[in-house]
Amino acid sequence: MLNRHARGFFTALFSPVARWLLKIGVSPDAVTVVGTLGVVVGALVFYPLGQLFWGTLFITAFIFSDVIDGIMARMQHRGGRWGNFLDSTLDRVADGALFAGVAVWFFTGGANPPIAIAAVVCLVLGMVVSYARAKAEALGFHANVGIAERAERLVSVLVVTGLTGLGLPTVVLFVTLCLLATASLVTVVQRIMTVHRQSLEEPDGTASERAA
Ligand SMILES: CCCCCCCC/C=C\CCCCCCCC(=O)OC[C@H](COP(=O)(O)OP(=O)(O)OC[C@H]1O[C@@H](n2ccc(N)nc2=O)[C@H](O)[C@@H]1O)OC(=O)CCCCCCC/C=C\CCCCCCCC
Ligand SMILES: O=P([O-])([O-])O[C@@H]1[C@@H](O)[C@H](O)[C@@H](O)[C@H](O)[C@@H]1O
Ligand SMILES: [Mg+2]
Ligand SMILES: [Mg+2]
Repeated sequence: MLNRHARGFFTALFSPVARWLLKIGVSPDAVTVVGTLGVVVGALVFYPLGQLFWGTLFITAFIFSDVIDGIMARMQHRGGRWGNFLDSTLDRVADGALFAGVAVWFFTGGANPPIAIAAVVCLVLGMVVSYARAKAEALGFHANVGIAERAERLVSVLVVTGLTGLGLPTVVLFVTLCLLATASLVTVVQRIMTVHRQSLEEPDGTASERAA
């Protein structure tokens, strides 16, 4: 949902940066890779050290690369299958690192296994949400539906984790992660149902012909 409603705003916000990066010879792929590395460092270095606030700021500085790389590609009138693949694949790396970093801290120094377990559940369900869409699209269906797409998952965990680093009671993060896990599960069901509905509308054979 955020993706659709906020895309215009963030495109306008980051287009000058995208244009400048292209001007100095940076490629969209480089932005995708460096942005992912930045998120991974923030999540797997700062968070396990208990630096939830500074880690969130560090991650946030890099996570918007996922917006910028596409803007750059469109400015170059690119946007091919390779970029699509790289962007989506590295999104999973960033998402996995983010929730893993939260889990590591709360399994260790943060001494709060319920939060750590909730973070792992969110990690797994988030991957299933994205895989369902990828598999659907590979079979000629669409499945970019659901109440917990990537932007929603990222905003919710980053804002609350960041605020937890500023002293917000940890129970808020636990409740947030439980709600996010529930929303992610609902999104998986939504995507399964939307693909099932399409499969009933398009008898087997047509979708596989398109996917072939
Ligand atoms: C005070 C306490 C600390 C709190 C600090 C602040 C916390 C953090 C707050 C917010 C940060 C979270 C932001 C989440 C970012 C979301 C990233 C995301 O999901 O982006 C989604 C899209 C981009 O999607 P995608 O990658 O699919 O599209 P692209 O445009 O990249 O196109 C892909 C195609 O491009 C081609 N291509 C790509 C790459 C490549 N290398 N080559 C290519 O060719 C190819 O064809 C690809 O197919 O982004 C959007 O859609 C924009 C919407 C993003 C939504 C952001 C939501 C943030 C909103 C509010 C934040 C609230 C903060 C409040 C803080 C208050 C704290 C109390
Ligand atoms: O919202 P979601 O389906 O979990 O995840 C999305 C992927 O399905 C999509 O392939 C990618 O381009 C988006 O950037 C986002 O990562
Ligand atoms: Mg992107
Ligand atoms: Mg992406």
